[in-house]
Amino acid sequence: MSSPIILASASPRRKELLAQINITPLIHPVDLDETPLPNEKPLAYVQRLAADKSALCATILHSELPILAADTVVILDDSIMGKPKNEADGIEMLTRLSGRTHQVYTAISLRGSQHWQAVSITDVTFRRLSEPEIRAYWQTGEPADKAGAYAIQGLGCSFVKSITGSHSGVMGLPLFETAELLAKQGLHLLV
Ligand SMILES: Cc1cn([C@H]2C[C@H](O)[C@@H](COP(=O)(O)OP(=O)(O)OP(=O)(O)O)O2)c(=O)[nH]c1=O
Repeated sequence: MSSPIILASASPRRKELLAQINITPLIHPVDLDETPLPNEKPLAYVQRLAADKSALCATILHSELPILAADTVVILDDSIMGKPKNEADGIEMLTRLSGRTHQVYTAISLRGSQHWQAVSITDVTFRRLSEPEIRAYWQTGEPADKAGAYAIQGLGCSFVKSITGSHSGVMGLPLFETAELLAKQGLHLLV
């Protein structure tokens, strides 16, 4: 399927994941303020951001094509970890994740003939990480643009003892849920 949809995202992972299901979207990233609202719960936050990204893209483009957007956060003890602001922030995130189980929430929003949404929630358990290891991992550059300061698809996989849920969801676009929403819009992957 060539360009049947617009992907409102700058994430190379989301583009690669769509390629896995044979979709080559048009890419149109949008820039939003990602500050949580006062007392906003993680689930409400991630759904709001995905919906706002597709809505902003629709407002800018006025396109006939369906628009897909997503948002991914790491949740530990009810607190939201987005992308690290700097080295100290990234190191603190990885130190908190060490030896514990966290959740990765990815919300998706598809605006076509209607607005459809879905959320994928995955449990990820990290082994214990040493301080030198965390510092060396930060230096690789991999954590800088990833929620929770790690990439399951990269070197970060060596921290992951177990995962229950969606691997593609942790990477930023849950493909099972994405295929379901695309089918609702009449875009079937096979038949
Ligand atoms: C936990 C985890 C996150 N990530 C990435 C997915 C997302 O790109 C990023 C979370 O940031 P997001 O704000 O969800 O997305 P983004 O800023 O990268 O892209 P856009 O808003 O334009 O769509 O973290 C991984 O690649 N691997 C992982 O293991």
